Amino acid sequence: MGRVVLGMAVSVAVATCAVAAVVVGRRVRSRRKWKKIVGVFRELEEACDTSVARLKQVVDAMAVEMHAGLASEGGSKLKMLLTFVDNLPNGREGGTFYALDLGGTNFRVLRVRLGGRRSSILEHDVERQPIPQHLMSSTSQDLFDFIASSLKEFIEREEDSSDHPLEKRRELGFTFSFPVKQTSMTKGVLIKWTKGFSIEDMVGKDVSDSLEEALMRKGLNMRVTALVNDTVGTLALGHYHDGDTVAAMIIGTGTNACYLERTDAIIKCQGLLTTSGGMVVNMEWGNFWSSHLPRTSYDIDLDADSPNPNDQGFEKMISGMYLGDIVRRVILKMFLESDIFGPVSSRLMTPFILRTPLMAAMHEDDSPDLTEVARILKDIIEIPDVPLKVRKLVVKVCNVVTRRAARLAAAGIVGILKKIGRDGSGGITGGRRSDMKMKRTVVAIEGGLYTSYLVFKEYLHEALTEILGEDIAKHVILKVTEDGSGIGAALLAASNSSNNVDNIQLL
Ligand SMILES: Nc1ncnc2c1ncn2[C@@H]1O[C@H](COP(=O)(O)OP(=O)(O)O)[C@@H](O)[C@H]1O
Ligand SMILES: O=P(O)(O)OC[C@H]1O[C@@H](O)[C@H](O)[C@@H](O)[C@@H]1O
Repeated sequence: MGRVVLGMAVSVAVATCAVAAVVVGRRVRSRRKWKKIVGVFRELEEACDTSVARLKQVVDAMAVEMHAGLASEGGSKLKMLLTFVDNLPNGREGGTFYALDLGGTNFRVLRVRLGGRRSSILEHDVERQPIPQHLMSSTSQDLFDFIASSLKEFIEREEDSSDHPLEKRRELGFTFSFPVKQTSMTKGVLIKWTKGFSIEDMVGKDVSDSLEEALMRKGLNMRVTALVNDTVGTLALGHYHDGDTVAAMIIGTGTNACYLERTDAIIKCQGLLTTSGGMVVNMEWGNFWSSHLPRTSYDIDLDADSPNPNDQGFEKMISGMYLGDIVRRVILKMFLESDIFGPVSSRLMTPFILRTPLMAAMHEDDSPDLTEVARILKDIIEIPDVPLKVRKLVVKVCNVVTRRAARLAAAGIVGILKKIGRDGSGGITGGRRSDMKMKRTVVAIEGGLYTSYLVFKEYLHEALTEILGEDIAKHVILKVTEDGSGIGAALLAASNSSNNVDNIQLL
């Protein structure tokens, strides 16, 4: 009997040791996997460093590249495009104008009624709709027929409500949020597509002609009296309401900026004369590049997978089309490195499946158990049951990617201010602290990333103050203009159409 009991005791002991070994082994493996995931995060954090010192290098690089882009064609990755907008709306514009606003995600049709007195936009109706994805890679005719049809329907609804006497010849402002080499205020050819567009037959074609041909096909007798980039429309509206507005930045699906430049600084266009002595320059800053930019392996891979590789390097680090995908790539690496969650889902391998608004929702999840993070990981990238401590790490990844983006955008803005001597220093040539009284400086801002992602906005403002210092930063005001790019285009159509003689001086 004793032997049996002993045998059982030994068996139990052996089994217990075996179980313990398995448990300990699992714990060791789990701890090792956790360490790997944390290692991926730490590496990301380090690679995304945006210290004030580094941001100031980016500021200087932006200002230098602006100079280079103005000095000669192709002198910089910054195209520094002429807009032929040399007089901004002065508030005396009157009448009803239409505008079309083609962005990277959304398309807007607007009707704006102007009262002819300063800052009196009597009314504006806007219809906004997402651009059908398939059109982004279809033909130019398909795209412009879609735009013309939308405008025709919008106008026909207006006729039904017929409280607006129909203009005999309707004039149109066209906001086109892509790089265009303009030959006048109303004409310009597409240089290249950016963001998610890739309609090959459109490159090199005149954008206004393409639109007017589509309008004719729809029986609409309308003329484009202003072809503008969305940053220029935003600047026009910003300046219409606040004369201290010197620049505009868009941070939506893509990103870009424009500003008021002196014609004598636009060296590549010798002899450029304007009534105001200045002209708005569309920087196309999404294409900015500098070795000081904190680029990671995720940025390199994203660029390789994008429709426009080796292009728009700055945009791909800071704008709405891309932030969510950077985070997805980091999560993917964590899973591959640790296989802690079993087989990787095919969705986690799919570019752009994690849209930035969803990434923002994870980042801003303030529930104690991060239930929104769990839901998005499960529903969007098909990874169920992610442990809470990993969900917390995912939120930290969102934070690092968003903080880098916002701080780089702030550095870009200060780069513009430095170029025009509004950053409190002596400008690019002076290089010494100027004792001049810092002028009130307004930058108009638009775009879903800034207006809908509070954390991004807060990080951007924080970085502006860190770079400029409190004393200077308090003179720099960022103002959001709702539907600015579209209304601004209508304003510019009005100012160009009425040929106002007494336009406001630019500088
Ligand atoms: N809540 C949000 N959080 C973060 N990003 C957002 C949010 N809403 C929109 N966005 C970003 O803004 C972009 C849309 O910007 P918007 O300026 O409205 O349109 P468009 O780029 O077509 O001009 C989206 O592509 C998305 O990346
Ligand atoms: O308004 P969106 O779609 O975010 O566009 C912002 C910028 O996106 C860039 O990709 C374009 O080259 C710019 O011209 C544009 O201004």
